[in-house]
Amino acid sequence: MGSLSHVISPKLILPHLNSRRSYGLSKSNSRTLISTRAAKKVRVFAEIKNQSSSSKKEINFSDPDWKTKFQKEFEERFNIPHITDIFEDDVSIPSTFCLKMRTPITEAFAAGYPSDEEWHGYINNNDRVLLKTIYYSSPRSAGAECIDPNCTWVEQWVHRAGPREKIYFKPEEVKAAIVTCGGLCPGLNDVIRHIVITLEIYGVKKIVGIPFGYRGFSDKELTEMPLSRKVVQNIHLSGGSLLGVSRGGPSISDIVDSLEERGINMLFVLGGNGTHAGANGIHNECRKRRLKVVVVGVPKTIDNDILLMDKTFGFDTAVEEAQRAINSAYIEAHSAYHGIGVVKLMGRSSGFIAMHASLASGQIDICLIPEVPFNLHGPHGVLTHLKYLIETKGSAVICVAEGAGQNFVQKTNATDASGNAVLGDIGVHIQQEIKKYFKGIDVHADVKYIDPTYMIRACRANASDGILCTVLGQNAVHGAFAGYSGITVGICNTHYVYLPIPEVISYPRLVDRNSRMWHRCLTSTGQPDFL
Ligand SMILES: Nc1ncnc2c1ncn2[C@@H]1O[C@H](COP(=O)(O)OP(=O)(O)O)[C@@H](O)[C@H]1O
Ligand SMILES: O=P(O)(O)OC[C@H]1O[C@](O)(COP(=O)(O)O)[C@@H](O)[C@@H]1O
Ligand SMILES: [Mg+2]
Repeated sequence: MGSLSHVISPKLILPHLNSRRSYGLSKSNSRTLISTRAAKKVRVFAEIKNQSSSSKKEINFSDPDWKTKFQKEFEERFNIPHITDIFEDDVSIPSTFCLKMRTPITEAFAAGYPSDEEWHGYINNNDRVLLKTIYYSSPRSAGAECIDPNCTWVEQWVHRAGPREKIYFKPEEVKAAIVTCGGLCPGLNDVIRHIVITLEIYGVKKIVGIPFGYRGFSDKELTEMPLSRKVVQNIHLSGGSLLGVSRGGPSISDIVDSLEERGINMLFVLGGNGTHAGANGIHNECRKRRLKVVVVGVPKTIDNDILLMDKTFGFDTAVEEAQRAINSAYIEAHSAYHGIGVVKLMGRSSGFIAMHASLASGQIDICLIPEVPFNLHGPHGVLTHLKYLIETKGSAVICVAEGAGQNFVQKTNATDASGNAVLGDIGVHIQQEIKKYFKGIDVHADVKYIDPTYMIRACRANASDGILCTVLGQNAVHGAFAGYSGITVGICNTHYVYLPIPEVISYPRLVDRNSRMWHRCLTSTGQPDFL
């Protein structure tokens, strides 16, 4: 389980709202941190932008009510949109999903589930999960995330995920669609499978898959795929996505036109930050057009860079698989005379995979991630340390995240179809620099480079990811039936929650270079600071 403690956390910051590196998606959702300098003043202000308005609000910590006001603001920000916000008169019906049965309860309990039973297993709409669980007694405590200079305890509650007693869709009137966008990630099929199975348990008959991401909404040659338990029964046994994935695609308006044409009123969107920005746009457009459509996301990022969540599905599997590549690099390096292995792992903005895989394998001598700058050349550079390792150990293995050291590789300004910057290949660059360096000092070096990216992404999910996918998929369906839209499902402090999409995608979650987890990684590799 990923811990929140190694997520970047300057001393005084609105919890989790670190505006270090924006995805550049939605400026209105950026948050501003409180500077340490300002924190020393008696009167400290924090800027908070309300996601629904761009007006800034200030916290005046000398105001005795600041905490209550902060919590109120927080509650508003983390409020999850509901169809009754638009359709005020929409009435709910008793849920057709019942924890005591494995079939829809329409026939057995025509009038709904008997409410005189003490136990029913439903989630109350007012149930909440605590987002932050540590009380930091000082801003100097390791990993402290403080709101005010005294690091006052402020409870921050988010909505608990799960089945509700009342639902806002009659299953026979639902046409549900699932779409998977962005790059591949282990577990996509597991999530699809469980969305379909849960929809059927609610009694939904019309379930379709949109082929090849958002593109499937506009490309007339691509037809929607009917889905049922029978179709999805064994799809989790292989990696990839049954539906296919893509980057780029139609505009939000075209997607919503297509939803209208197809009569889709429940959309499940599996993807990363880009996909979620799209999902939020679709949700807003549906509201604007007054369509009774719910849009629910399930975060898919192998890089594990979505805010607020313990981890995202596929990450565990990726770390496990990455170790195979590391182990191969280690064996090659160890068996060669002056062998040096270089393994490049995924991580555009965040080095979680590289850090965790290095730590787990125990075979890495140098781990390089985007969050931590380094020099290649010079007395404190990576190459000088490599020379030392060759002299003392005879071999060495480097693990580098794809987004690390981008200052060393040529910038192209190129973007992929989704608008993501195309990164320079730091793995190849390091390999070439190592060869040049050792040739220059006339020392033999046998360099082997491994890039296992697509081998890792194509894997099927391991057991723990498989279970995570199951729970996320189920909860996505519960959220949709409960009438929530513009939300995503995540795991926070081991509990499943619904979060408003803008709160999780305003910038990528990063490794905190001051965290104990990064320190553990450094103590495992034994590497110095390369600066
Ligand atoms: N800001 C955005 N608004 C709307 N749609 C977006 C946005 N960014 C990306 N998308 C769409 O989301 C899909 C997936 O985005 P991409 O960045 O490739 O993957 P990921 O969702 O994994 O980040 C693409 O079809 C892309 O066009
Ligand atoms: O070659 P592709 O398909 O564009 O994917 C490469 C990218 O896919 C990823 O593995 C995951 O990216 P997404 O989260 O955007 O799907 C990145 O780490 C990597 O940069
Ligand atoms: Mg992305």
